[in-house]
Amino acid sequence: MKVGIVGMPNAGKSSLFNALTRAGAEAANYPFTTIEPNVAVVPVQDERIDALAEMLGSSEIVHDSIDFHDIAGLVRGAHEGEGLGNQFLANIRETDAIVHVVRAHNDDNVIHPEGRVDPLSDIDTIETELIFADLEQAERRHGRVVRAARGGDKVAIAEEAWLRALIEALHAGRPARTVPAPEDAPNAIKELQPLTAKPVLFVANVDEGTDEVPAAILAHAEAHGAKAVAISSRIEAELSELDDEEAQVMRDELGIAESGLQRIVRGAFELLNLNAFFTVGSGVRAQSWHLRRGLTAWHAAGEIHGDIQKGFVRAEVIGWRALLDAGGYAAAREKGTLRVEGRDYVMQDGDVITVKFTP
Ligand SMILES: Nc1ncnc2c1ncn2[C@@H]1O[C@H](COP(=O)(O)OP(=O)(O)OP(=O)(O)O)[C@@H](O)[C@H]1O
Ligand SMILES: [Mg+2]
Repeated sequence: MKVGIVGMPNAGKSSLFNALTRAGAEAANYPFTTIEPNVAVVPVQDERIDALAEMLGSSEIVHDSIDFHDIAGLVRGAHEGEGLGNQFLANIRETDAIVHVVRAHNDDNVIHPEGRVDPLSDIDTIETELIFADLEQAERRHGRVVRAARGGDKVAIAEEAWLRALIEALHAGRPARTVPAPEDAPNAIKELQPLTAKPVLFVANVDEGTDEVPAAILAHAEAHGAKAVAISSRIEAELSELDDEEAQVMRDELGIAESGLQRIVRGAFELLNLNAFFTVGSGVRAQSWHLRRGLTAWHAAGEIHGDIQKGFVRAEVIGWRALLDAGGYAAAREKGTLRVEGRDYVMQDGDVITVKFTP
């Protein structure tokens, strides 16, 4: 899963990113260690997979992860070439969701690009720039598609009509998510990847010692079908430099219940309607995965490996708690809690799956 971080200059994006990067660096067993400088791979902590792996004696644990992409801050007028941010927006077109960092702290030592702390105005600035960025892309694409549409190509005609509606909406200041996808041009959204169609997680960068989202930001998020969490980017960056025990002591002193980073990870999961599932066994790798709610055992197989999905025969499924209670697969099979399911079984959060397939 990929997430792009946006926000005003000095909003606290890089502090957050640095904290995320260190969280990722600590996961030494993560298989993809070639990380670009502006991409942080953050493991999704999950006590359920840890408990199962310990009980079964797995050889290693590979946690599911989220890639966070940091880009330069956006200023008002970025689409007209102000600042640096606009050119970097292309880097986050292929993400699944956007994390929008909003300055909500009142530390006078940190300069605000517009000279005052006003979260809603900042949000508006960024949302406007994202809309302009989409508009530019949509117009460019429209210029290309319109010729094919004139030639009578059915898919192009559908895409052209959609692009026209989209351009009109963006001109009126409405995000791309308000324009329904064209049924007859199934790849149109994938071609364009509009930023304002992506789900948004607002991260209120608050003063130290609080973890409540300011009411105005929360209300804005709720009104737009988005989610919001509060963290102090600076504290998270500082905490990430300590070892676990020291960090816990400092968290207790500050009254912060949970790692802000995990709050963001969980927020992203909820935002994208994701469930976790696990593959785990004795002497082999235990791994956690994610899947959109409502998807099936067949989709889960595809996450694990394309060949496993292709050769799907059946799945053995059990809830993580039932497997833990049984003490192992054999006992669970005897108790009847380990079930055989077909490809259309809808995966539940916390399911443990073993896919039987023909190679
Ligand atoms: N919650 C906070 N309270 C006080 N200071 C903070 C807080 N969060 C971040 N800062 C400080 O704000 C400054 C800017 O933070 P940071 O570099 O993370 O912003 P940025 O969004 O990456 O900016 P840019 O867009 O310019 O890259 C840093 O000095 C950082 O320590
Ligand atoms: Mg930065």
